[in-house]
Amino acid sequence: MKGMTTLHGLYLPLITPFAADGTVALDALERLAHQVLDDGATGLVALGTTGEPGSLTETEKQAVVATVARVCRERSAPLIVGAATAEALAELAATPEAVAALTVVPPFVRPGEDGVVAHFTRLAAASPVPLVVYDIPYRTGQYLTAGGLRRLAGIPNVAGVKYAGGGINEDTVALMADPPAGFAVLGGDDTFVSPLLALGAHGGILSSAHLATAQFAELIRLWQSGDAIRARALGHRLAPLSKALFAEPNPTVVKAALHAQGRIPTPGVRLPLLDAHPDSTAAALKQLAEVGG
Ligand SMILES: O=C(O)C1=N[C@H](C(=O)O)C[C@H](O)C1
Repeated sequence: MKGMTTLHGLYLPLITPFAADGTVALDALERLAHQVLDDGATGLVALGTTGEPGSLTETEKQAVVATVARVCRERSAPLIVGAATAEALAELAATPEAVAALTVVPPFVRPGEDGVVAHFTRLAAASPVPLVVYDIPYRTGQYLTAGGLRRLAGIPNVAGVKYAGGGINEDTVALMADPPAGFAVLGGDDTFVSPLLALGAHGGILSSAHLATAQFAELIRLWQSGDAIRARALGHRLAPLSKALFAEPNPTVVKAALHAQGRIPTPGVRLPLLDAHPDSTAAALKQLAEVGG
């Protein structure tokens, strides 16, 4: 079991680019990984929601993790890997670059907070890497209160939360008023990341930051250095970009924008996602131009 480090900064949950023949474009993935690190990302996430893991074969997932791990090794950058089962977590023992796993709250069953705590207790006890709880109730159907998140923070080998609660509410404020020691709160709702950072979050896992990477990295740096005036202004400029990039299911518009920039070979996503409408892509590129990305 690896030691716990407090995660912080900007983590890029990488898309999985596809070539014209529909295969995974590993060369483009590698280039993209280097670019976002060049532009100020702290670390990378392989197989987040943004990477469309549910539409990849086991062999493709292994190739994606190996590619992103190689970049992390070359760049001495931390890697987080999406892994939701005991089997997927056990496989991370073979990936020394992985500092943590992004482990989603069990979706669909709605087990209640006691069930979620028991689930994470069992997974964390056997995992070779610390877990980041992926809290995203609008996808899982399971809401977590501040009290529930505190119980999860108290489990050995749980390192933090990717907080995507769908906004800022009284539970967010209660959690951030007294954040559990050694428990990283990473924003995962792109449009709300600036207010979450203002409340004291340690960073973000942000698909939007494929575009305007340097500006998102700067946003985190400004909030953490206490420069609220500049941070607030930058946050207000970046939120419309995130909104435009999430106008259709993530990562369809992100991929279309990256393709328009010539950074990936196709804008393609796999079913059940559908490629972004050209109007959504145009709107996102317009917002990107406004933030100078
Ligand atoms: O892949 C991720 O991790 C992210 N997923 C969220 C989602 O698709 O809902 C968005 C976030 O930017 C990163």
